[in-house]
Amino acid sequence: MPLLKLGTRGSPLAMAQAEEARRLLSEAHPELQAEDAVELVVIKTTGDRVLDRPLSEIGGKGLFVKEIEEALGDGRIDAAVHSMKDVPTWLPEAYAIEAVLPREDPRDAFFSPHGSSLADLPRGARVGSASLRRQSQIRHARPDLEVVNFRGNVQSRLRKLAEGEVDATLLALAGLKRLGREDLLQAVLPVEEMLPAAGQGAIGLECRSDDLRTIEYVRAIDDPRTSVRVTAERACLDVLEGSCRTPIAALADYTVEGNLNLRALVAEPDGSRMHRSEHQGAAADALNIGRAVGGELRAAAGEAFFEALRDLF
Ligand SMILES: NCc1[nH]cc(CCC(=O)O)c1CC(=O)O
Repeated sequence: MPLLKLGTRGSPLAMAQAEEARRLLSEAHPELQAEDAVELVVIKTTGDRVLDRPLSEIGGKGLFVKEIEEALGDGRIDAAVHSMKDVPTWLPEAYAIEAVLPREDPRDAFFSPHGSSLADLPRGARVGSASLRRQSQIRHARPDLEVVNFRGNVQSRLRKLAEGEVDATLLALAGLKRLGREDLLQAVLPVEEMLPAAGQGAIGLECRSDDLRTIEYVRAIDDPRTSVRVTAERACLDVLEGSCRTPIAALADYTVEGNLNLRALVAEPDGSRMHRSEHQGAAADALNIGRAVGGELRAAAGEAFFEALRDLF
């Protein structure tokens, strides 16, 4: 009998993240060290099932989390392991993220036979990405590039690139590292060029709010430094009513003085206009820093921008 059942998607990346959660849990709790103490339960989500359409078309936020939350609700699992960037900012009251694991590098990696950044691409080159956040930043930096919707796992996206279907593509560096495929890494984009999604590179554990036994297990592996950064990023996203499927980017970092610095942007999907904001403050004010940056971006972009976003879903 397992002491703890962790729910996860079945993709290679999701499995690697769940294994990481299991490893940290067994390090933190002697009774979870036995081989069968923590069971991984694979759950298929809408995002895994529908592979032939852009994510933004299938609709709704939380494409990758709904079915997992249902399993949490009916007790098939005790905790769900998520990529924090796929977790909607609004969770049902019965559930909460109780731990965020130490963050992997949040930046995006760049792959192309033409060079190591967008600037190296020839005029009119084709860039494959399914993410509105990446698409809009690419279009803003290089209006001449053709951005094509491009889905699939790491291997299949790199294969399409090798076959010449596109001239370049972008992937989360964290995914590549967690899959143990850093050997494939070509170049990392500086955040000034490609700001990551809120929560990118962070893994979160979602529990039932009334399940104190699981919450106690899980809180022991929370990484407060990552938690604070992700709190600020998600507070910003929340004000902007955003998800990882909206053209919104947010990244919080610690300054050398130990302050929290949050950078974020919202972009028109066609890349025509982009608004940026940056605030700094004490780590204890993460939530307020996120709200301040989100509020500023909301005012700068204007309500029409958000109405257009709502129509996307
Ligand atoms: N949207 C899918 C998704 N969700 C999390 C990651 C990568 C891992 C992470 O950001 O933590 C990816 C793939 C990608 O964006 O390339």
